[in-house]
Amino acid sequence: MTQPEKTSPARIPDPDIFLYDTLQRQKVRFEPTSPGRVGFYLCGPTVYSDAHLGHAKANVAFDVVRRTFEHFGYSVRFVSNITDVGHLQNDSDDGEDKLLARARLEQLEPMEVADKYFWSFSDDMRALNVKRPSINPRATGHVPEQIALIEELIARGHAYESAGSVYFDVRSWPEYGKLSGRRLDEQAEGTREAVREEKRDPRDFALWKRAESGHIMRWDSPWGTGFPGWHIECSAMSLKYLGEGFDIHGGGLDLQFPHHEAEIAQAEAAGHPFARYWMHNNMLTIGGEKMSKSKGNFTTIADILKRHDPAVVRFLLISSHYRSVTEMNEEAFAAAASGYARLTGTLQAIERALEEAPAGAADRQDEGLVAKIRTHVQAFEDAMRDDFNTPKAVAELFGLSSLMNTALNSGTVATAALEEGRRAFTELGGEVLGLFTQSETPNEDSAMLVETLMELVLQARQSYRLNKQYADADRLRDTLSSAGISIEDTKEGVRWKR
Ligand SMILES: Nc1ncnc2c1ncn2[C@@H]1O[C@H](COP(=O)(O)OP(=O)(O)OP(=O)(O)O)[C@@H](O)[C@H]1O
Ligand SMILES: [Zn+2]
Repeated sequence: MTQPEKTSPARIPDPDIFLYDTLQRQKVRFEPTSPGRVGFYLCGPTVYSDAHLGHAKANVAFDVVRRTFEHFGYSVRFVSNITDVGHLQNDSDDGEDKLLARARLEQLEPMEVADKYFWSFSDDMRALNVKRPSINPRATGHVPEQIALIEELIARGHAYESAGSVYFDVRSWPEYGKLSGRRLDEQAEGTREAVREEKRDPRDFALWKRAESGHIMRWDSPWGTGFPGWHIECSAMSLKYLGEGFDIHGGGLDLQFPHHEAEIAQAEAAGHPFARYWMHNNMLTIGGEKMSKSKGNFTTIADILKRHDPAVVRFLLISSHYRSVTEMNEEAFAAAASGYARLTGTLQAIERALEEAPAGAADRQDEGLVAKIRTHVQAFEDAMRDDFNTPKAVAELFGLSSLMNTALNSGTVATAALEEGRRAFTELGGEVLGLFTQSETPNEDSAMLVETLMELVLQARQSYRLNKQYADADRLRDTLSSAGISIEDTKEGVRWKR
């Protein structure tokens, strides 16, 4: 077992980060296992269909957590798994493997299904500006580690074999239930009778399942041919890559029971201290109900991105707190689009003012404005160190936006103040919240496309003018101007700028 990498942190990590720990049921001060480093594990997707907006909420939420730690000087090892085996329909110990069912439907190899949806998930995350995990381990790539952990559990008397499957013995581990607070009588899963007969207690959960004939994904094990249960992969892979007693485990509230409860029991009953803090994101809902693949009430990220700027989607997701429900509807998108446009509008105005700064602006000082900007920066950072309070942090960005707009509207602003304002936007809104990048830095392809289109538009304007269609030429110019593009007739020809 290894510890997070030994590179030096960029700056002395900020000691005062508070997070809500589900295990302690309160906000607590974060104390890293190893100074300056954070080991973070996030339960990732089961790759059997396209990711939906609920997945986007979870992944963006923890991406912001990661970015916040990095902003405060921590070096983060972020591990997020890919479930490509063992997740059975209904999340219980029977039913078909979700991936196998999909493979049959699409007439693909199970690994083709896993790869197809893994890559589409990666594309979605990239579009939403979610940083890549440091490690993205797959369950099928870690079967020996899972078998080894199951053997440890059997050796310690916390698991037993039954008809070629292995179950965790819940009665042998009184701490089972400590995370979710579920009482024993609430823990029984709705398992089919045939599976119940194999178990000593209906609450016992599968660590290893025997493969029936025709089950394609199968591995040899000390208990015969089979495949791992869904929960064991996360215990095995988080311990492997983050070490015992690693810092933070994250995931959706819906995973608290049984998945996370099982993860803790599997690790700790085998003698390995597990995550020290637990963070859970609340659900993205639609009409008040959790958006979910199995319920079929989902909108895929890819579909949403056909209609909305990815930065607006991200902005919408972080405008509510990660522990609050986010209700998704068209009004919410419209509000996010206009809020986001307000922020980018200010950032663009700052950029323009810096480009067009009149002589003398660089020598001017405006300590009053710089101090006010710093007050917003401080308040933003305080909000983020207080359990990653993104709505409050976003409110500080709006405050900053009003402050800068007022300054810009009332005359020339000192270059130093503009730079301070720009830095606040790009470091806080950009690096911490992950905004601005898509719309502010168009990629090479889109820059070339704009060039080509502008050339065409200017040629059209030129031919209007040659044909004395001045009203049409002016209309073109006005339309461009309302899109933020100005054109200028110079001796060398027509010039345009944004
Ligand atoms: N609506 C949602 N809001 C927030 N997080 C979600 C939502 N749906 C899924 N997640 C989170 O995404 C991660 C992966 O979830 P999973 O692949 O089980 O998706 P799902 O849609 O719930 O699938 P299924 O319906 O098949 O259980 C989990 O951490 C889960 O909590
Ligand atoms: Zn997990």
